Amino acid sequence: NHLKIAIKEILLSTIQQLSFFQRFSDRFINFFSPYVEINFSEYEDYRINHAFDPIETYLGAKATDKAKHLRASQVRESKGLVLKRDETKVRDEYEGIRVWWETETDSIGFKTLKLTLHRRSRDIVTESYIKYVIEEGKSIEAKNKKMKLFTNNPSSHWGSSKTSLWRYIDFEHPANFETLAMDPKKKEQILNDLAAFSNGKDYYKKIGKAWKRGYLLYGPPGTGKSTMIAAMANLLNYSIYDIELTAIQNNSELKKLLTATSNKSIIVFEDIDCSLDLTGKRKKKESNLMIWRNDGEQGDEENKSSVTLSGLLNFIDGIWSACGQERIIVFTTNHLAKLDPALIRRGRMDMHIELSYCTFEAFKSLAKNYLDLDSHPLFKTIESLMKDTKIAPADVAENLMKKNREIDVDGSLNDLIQSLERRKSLERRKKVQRAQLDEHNKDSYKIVKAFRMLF
Ligand SMILES: Nc1ncnc2c1ncn2[C@@H]1O[C@H](COP(=O)(O)OP(=O)(O)OP(=O)(O)O)[C@@H](O)[C@H]1O
Ligand SMILES: [Mg+2]
Repeated sequence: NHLKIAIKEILLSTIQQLSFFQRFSDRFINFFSPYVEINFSEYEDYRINHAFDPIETYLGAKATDKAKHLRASQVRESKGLVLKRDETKVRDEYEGIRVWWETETDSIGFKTLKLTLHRRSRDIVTESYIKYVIEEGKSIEAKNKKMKLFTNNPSSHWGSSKTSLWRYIDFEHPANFETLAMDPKKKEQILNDLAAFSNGKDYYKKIGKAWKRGYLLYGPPGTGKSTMIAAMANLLNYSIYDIELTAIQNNSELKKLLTATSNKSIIVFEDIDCSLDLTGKRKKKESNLMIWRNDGEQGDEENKSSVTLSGLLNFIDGIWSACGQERIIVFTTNHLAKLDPALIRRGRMDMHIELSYCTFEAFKSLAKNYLDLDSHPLFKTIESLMKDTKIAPADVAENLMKKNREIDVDGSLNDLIQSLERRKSLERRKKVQRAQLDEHNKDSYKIVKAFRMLF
């Protein structure tokens, strides 16, 4: 037994000495080693390390052309395959320096990204390379991100988490600016504006303004307002937050909803003229410009189930600037004249975009999209009919839609011509009726005047 205990003690002390030597040799090597190591763990002190995901994305996308093991995924049905490197080691170069990345996974599955660099490149790595990697990773994430279409839940369903405020579906709308029929000059102007906005990070920072932009889309029904919002989202790869004002009880709920939206998004208030009926309420209560609920209910004084215009404006000008960046806000309306000037004054909405009835130019682009047609003898008739008839692009599109998936050019164009002629005769009849009514009113006025003079 004594011998056993003695052997155990000798073994223990040998192990201790060995580990001491190991530690000493590690330090010795580290001291003389020209390499430095920086670790990025997935979790740091039980909290998510926000640098981890973008770096992993960056490394994943890095050198896919050279890597031998690849992983493929398709994040959106409409998009192509995304290829990623599926190897644990990557070598990277940046401004003439060379670094090495290695992924390590611990026993419970948490990952750490180990960056090894030469001691002399330490400054450049810590000051600019890491920042560059994170930014690049974020922009790759944004490009591949699945777009979402959010709608607000009724406030009675809200829980304590931010996610309970909104429900969403994947956004897979095919709309794009190429197929959107409108004046080409106006379209180009909008595209330039959107491009300047999305690349304007430094500019907005320089001028000290929040990175946001407001668009007011107005025009009759079926002229492409909603389609344009979808096209904007597809162009910029932004998610859409479609705000249903009728489901919100008051300003603080609106504030809560809006602060829970994410960056790179379009916040949409559709048919703002229906949600906003300022005139009636304002007469009653000058100081508080109310937005009426869609159902026309004002609610009793205690239970104010309404959002005020000032609440909305505060958000656009004030709170908005403080919370979040890179957001587009869009209002749509069928009746520009009905909106309060405070809402649409310049500076609040950066761009007013009118979407109007179909012009012949717009028709030509629809004909190209729907029928693959550049010209046709019937175009002349259509052009002259369109000059004095109002028709929404949605109605033109309906006539040009392929019937039974067979392209019947003549049939479709004749359908459109008939529809235009019907509208033309209807408009003419209405004009005659209006003229008759005016004449009748004039006569009645004359009679009343004569009576007044008599008595
Ligand atoms: N300018 C356009 N170019 C191409 N297609 C259009 C255009 N305008 C309308 N359409 C077609 O008509 C349909 C309806 O258009 P959309 O919903 O965008 O109209 P809207 O202006 O939002 O109408 P509303 O005022 O009723 O909301 C769309 O699905 C689209 O296919
Ligand atoms: Mg619409």
